[in-house]
Amino acid sequence: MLTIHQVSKYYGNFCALRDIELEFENGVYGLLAPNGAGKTTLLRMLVTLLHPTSGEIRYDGVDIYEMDEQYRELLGYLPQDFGYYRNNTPRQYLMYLSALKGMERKAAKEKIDQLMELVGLQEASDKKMKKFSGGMIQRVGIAQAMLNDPKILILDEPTAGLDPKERVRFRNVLTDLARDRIVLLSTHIVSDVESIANEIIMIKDRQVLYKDRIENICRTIDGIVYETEIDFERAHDFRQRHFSLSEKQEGGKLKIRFLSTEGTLEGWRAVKPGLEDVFLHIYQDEKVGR
Ligand SMILES: Nc1ncnc2c1ncn2[C@@H]1O[C@H](COP(=O)(O)OP(=O)(O)OP(=O)(O)O)[C@@H](O)[C@H]1O
Repeated sequence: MLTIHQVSKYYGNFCALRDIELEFENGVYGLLAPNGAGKTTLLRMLVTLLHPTSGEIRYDGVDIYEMDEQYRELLGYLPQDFGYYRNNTPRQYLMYLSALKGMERKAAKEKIDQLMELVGLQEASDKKMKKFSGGMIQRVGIAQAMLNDPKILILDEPTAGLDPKERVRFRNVLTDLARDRIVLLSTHIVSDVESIANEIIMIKDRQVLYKDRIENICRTIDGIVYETEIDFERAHDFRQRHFSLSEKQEGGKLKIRFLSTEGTLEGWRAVKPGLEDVFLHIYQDEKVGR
């Protein structure tokens, strides 16, 4: 088990994260917050690239900085921008990395074959990466993070730049991997974690606001999410009074999904909150990068 206890991180006087308490067991965890909330900072501490200003991070009870190399052997990391050589094929690139990691050549070859299959790149494994789509590159990124068969897989905004089909493919790969390891991915896109994460972690005001299953997080705003149809002329006033979550035109009217704590008015339907609603509710005062 990976535990974060009382961890704070300051950049000079600026507090990026405060008193973080988290525990991770095998499964997929989605770290969901707007840009700038501190996701990368948290992940970089978990991969030992940054040191907490205070507090401790332990793996099975042992401080990860004391474990040092032994801990890094358990880690797979996909940073926001991972460096690769455009003229390399995935196989060349992974062979190179496996040599850096000190893997034996034959074992590395076998592992790379397995990984290419896992991420669905068998046919492209000998093609130059400069021809690859964003999704294919991300899959190479996962493969490189999996080279050492990590017990902890950390992915920073891994779905950026993927098209819808690639997202589905990506989710399936992660669900498979999470059966026997901790998978932690950060994102500011709700739909990327909604269907795969066992638990969602939300950071607000530098602290952990939620770490819970999606249904429990959604329950926190039960009874304040509504839908109704209004005339377009009323839209401006309506938005002044109620926080609009989503809107679409339907049959000459505006169908609006919104938050209200005023009780149900005529023509309003209370609806079941989704994770997107919670996200918008929590970060409604912040500039949300979506
Ligand atoms: N090296 C640094 N020095 C000073 N401030 C920093 C440094 N790195 C990050 N910050 C600040 O700390 C806060 C959290 O940054 P962080 O990159 O962790 O956020 P994030 O949630 O990962 O956002 P993004 O997805 O945009 O990277 C931001 O306000 C950022 O400006």
